[in-house]
Amino acid sequence: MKQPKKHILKTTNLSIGYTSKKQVSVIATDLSINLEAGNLVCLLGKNGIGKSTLLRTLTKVQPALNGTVLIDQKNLDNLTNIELSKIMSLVLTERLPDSSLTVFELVALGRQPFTNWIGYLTNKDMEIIQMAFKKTNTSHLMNSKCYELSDGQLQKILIARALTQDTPIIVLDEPTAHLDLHHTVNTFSLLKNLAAEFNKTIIVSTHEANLALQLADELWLMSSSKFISGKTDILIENNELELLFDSNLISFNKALKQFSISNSF
Ligand SMILES: Nc1ncnc2c1ncn2[C@@H]1O[C@H](COP(=O)(O)OP(=O)(O)OP(=O)(O)O)[C@@H](O)[C@H]1O
Repeated sequence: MKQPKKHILKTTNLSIGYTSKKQVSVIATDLSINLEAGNLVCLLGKNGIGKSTLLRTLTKVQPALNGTVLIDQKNLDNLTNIELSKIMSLVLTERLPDSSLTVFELVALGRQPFTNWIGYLTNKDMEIIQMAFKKTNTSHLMNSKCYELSDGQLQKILIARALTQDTPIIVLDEPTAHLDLHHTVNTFSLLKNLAAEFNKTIIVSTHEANLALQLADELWLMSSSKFISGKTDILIENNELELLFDSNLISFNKALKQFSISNSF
């Protein structure tokens, strides 16, 4: 009998935003997520809508304003950083602080949650590191200094580092922001493959809506009026994609499952 899939991420009454001494800025409320393991999820929404804020909240980089996040049935608030680093890896787009680390050293740092206090790499660690370089097609960069990398190369190296962390969940904030079309498609197909073949749960924020529609098992759609999460085909069927953009400018073609410039433009 087929086993029911496990829910790896669940939120209840989640509100996200920022608190300062003067005020609370609420970015989104009532975010309801119920995600099964082994899915590629794309988080879509306009600039400034709150995608990074949501990803930072789900990865405990910033606190939720309200509500709960369960990761693998454990409350995120109760997980220590070391416990969390064995469950989730995070790929951000910001440039790294200046350092003379080599690419190999940066990628090897992904093993940190598993190595002993002097960071000794076992044969198994080395195998995982080599595999991460191979999967991301970046072995030729291994001996370069990190500061020598282009933005696109750095992006791939940060994905390689997340792969060496070997976590069941990988969260990526706009991982293809600096990549050309070839490398964008290549990155998405790598992420799809990691979800399908290795049962990893991959959560990606992106502006590549048409690619997301073709590849994502699940979409999270953020707009100023609501947040919807669900299977890509069901959201398409229920005409939910239209909420993403102003229809005078960009319309959704249900038959093609793609966005295109509106005729009225
Ligand atoms: N540290 C902060 N303090 C207060 N408000 C912030 C902070 N960081 C971001 N914001 C605000 O939160 C809102 C959501 O920003 P966020 O970066 O999450 O959007 P986004 O959907 O990821 O945007 P983009 O697609 O442009 O990257 C924006 O209005 C932004 O100005």
